[in-house]
Amino acid sequence: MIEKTDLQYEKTVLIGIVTKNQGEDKLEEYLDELEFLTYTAGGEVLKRFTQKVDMPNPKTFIGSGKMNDVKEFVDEHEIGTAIFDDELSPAQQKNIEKILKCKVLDRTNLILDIFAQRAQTSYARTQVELAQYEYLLPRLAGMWTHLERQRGGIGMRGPGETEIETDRRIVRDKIALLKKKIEAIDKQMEVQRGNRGQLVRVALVGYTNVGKSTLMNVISKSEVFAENKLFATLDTTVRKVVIRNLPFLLTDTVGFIRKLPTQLVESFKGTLDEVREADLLLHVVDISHPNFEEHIDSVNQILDEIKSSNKPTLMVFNKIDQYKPEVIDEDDLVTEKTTAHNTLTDWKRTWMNRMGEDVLFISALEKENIEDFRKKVYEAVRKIHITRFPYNNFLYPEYDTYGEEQE
Ligand SMILES: Nc1nc2c(ncn2[C@@H]2O[C@H](COP(=O)(O)OP(=O)(O)OP(=O)(O)O)[C@@H](O)[C@H]2O)c(=O)[nH]1
Repeated sequence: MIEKTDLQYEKTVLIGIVTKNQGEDKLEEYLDELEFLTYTAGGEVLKRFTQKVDMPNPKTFIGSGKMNDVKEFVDEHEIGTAIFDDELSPAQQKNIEKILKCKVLDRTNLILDIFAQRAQTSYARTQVELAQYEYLLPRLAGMWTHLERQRGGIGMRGPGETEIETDRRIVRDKIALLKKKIEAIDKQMEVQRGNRGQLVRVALVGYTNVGKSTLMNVISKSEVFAENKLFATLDTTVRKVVIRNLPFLLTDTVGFIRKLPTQLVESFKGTLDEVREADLLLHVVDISHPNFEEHIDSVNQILDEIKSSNKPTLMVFNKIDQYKPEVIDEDDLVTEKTTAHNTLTDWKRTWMNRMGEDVLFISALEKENIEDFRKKVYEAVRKIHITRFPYNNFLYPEYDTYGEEQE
């Protein structure tokens, strides 16, 4: 296992850029998320640095003036880690490290680190390890390899290159080995999935921290780990759930995030198979988050990547207990530019226009509208069941609709 970046109690600064055509308030929101990621990894953010640029500096990502400001702060406050909100090239990372003389991480690095901390099972650990090595491979030449350190960092040519090549080969071999290990586990899991019989499969999907595990607990009355940190769930949990007399399988999956490192999507393919093979998706959204629409887009993008975007889907807007209507600017009121989505009813109308009845507004924590939720899930599962077994729907004869249960 690659050594984890230990951010515990480490003082950290965040650095983000915004290009001319992006809004600066968006950047603050992105950095809020990066700060939450840093907190999840165990770091404490002392300051954020932002810069508006035409394009990132190819050598140091941010301009030299801003870099000086960062350097000054890093020295003065003995900062251990500088975290960039975007992926840095191996050369940029090395150059910045030389200037700041502290650990320099990018967003991918940080997410990989959190995944490494959170992986519970040997399968999850293997998947993260693979992603870490794939991230490491193109960066080897830019890193302080053991030989380079021995030679005090002088010279990268001649024998140094050979050494790096050896390191590369070791990493490549390791990657091949991990891939084999994962393939073997994937095969086992495929068999297990096949053995689960013909029950309808439902998967909870959504951005990280939206409340998927909490909802899983509410609906299946099981105890799935839920925590106000990102990526509490890395391993897939599958539970058999029975609503009324209708059994189905419910899966809680790893949370998605904006710019999820491609290495992770790649190595978590097996885990994401649960989503790919699901008959119904419950796309959970945290409606109290200011960026929730963007989160929906990120999730849809990943669903697209894993060819799962055309499945029957219920949109479940969670955390309605925390939803705060947007404050309307009085000037906007005068010019009638008021936002069309100020209340939950507005949002409901918009989403029902887009998706018909497949939209729900709930609070998993406060158990608001949970009965509605169960009813919608019941009806959606029943519909799939009937389509799948057209001659066998006598299995659940007593329910034409959810409301007609007979005791
Ligand atoms: N206010 C409020 N908080 C909620 C609600 N549902 C979940 N939470 C909280 O949101 C946090 C994240 O919940 P989880 O269930 O772990 O979220 P998740 O989507 O499984 O998270 P990942 O594992 O990161 O993907 C926890 O602190 C929950 O208590 C809700 O309806 N209202």
